[in-house]
Amino acid sequence: MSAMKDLTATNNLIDKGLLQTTELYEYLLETSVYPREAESLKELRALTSTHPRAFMGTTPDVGQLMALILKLINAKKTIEVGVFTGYSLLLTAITIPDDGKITAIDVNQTTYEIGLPIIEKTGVKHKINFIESKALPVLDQLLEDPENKGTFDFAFVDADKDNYKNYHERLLEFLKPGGVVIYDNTLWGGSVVTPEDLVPKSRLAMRNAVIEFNKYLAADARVQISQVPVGDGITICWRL
Ligand SMILES: C[S@@+](CC[C@H](N)C(=O)[O-])C[C@H]1O[C@@H](n2cnc3c(N)ncnc32)[C@H](O)[C@@H]1O
Ligand SMILES: O=c1cc(-c2ccc(O)cc2)oc2c(O)c(O)ccc12
Repeated sequence: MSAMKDLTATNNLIDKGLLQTTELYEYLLETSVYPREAESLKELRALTSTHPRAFMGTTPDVGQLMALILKLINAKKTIEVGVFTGYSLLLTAITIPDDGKITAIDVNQTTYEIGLPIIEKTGVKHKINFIESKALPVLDQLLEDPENKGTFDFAFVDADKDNYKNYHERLLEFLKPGGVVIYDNTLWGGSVVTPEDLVPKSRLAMRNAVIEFNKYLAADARVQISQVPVGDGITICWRL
């Protein structure tokens, strides 16, 4: 992608950054992230940029940290909840080994199909099992199979924030000790510190759910955690 196109992409991302200045976020992206971002991921970002809900796509700085963690733990068997057009899914698929597997769940197959041609062209489709459904019943069904219990290396959750606690309880059963689950949007646009009366009504329920979830994770002795102010805030949990 040309430098000009990268700048356009940056403009689409600046609302999501929690850094103090747009310039600093642009510096970080242009210095450390874009130069190392795979062409297929750039292409998927460009394709997604005209979608009315492009703001929901995982940002490349979050993706870069995810890829680092996937490599550090040698992740092979993973779960993703919340696929949208597939940025985090493609990133996971190109990062894990050729015989790795991703169970990817989203209520909306149409958005997954936007990115699917790029996933296919990149040659990583064989690693993906996409399931169109609400995530909770699928997770419960998968947990009925003893082969799924304690056998996953990694999970990424980027869906309905009011279910994060429910996802966490299930995902801890999927993860091996030493496995990692990452939750996206745990600073929810900074609104976790906005006084309740100033939060738009449409965002209040999710904001309150994120606040509750953050308290719940902080008290969960089953995981070691770090909340990182990258993108919209992520919380990395290492299963003890
Ligand atoms: C923020 S987007 C995911 C972004 C994605 N990780 C990426 O890299 O672009 C959230 C996704 O969660 C999905 N979603 C919302 N509620 C869900 C649920 N209950 N179960 C599964 N998926 C859900 C939406 O359809 C949407 O595609
Ligand atoms: O603005 C959003 C909204 C969501 C969202 C809302 C409701 C759902 O059931 C799922 C997702 O997710 C977002 C997101 O993950 C993001 O990174 C930015 C904005 C939003």
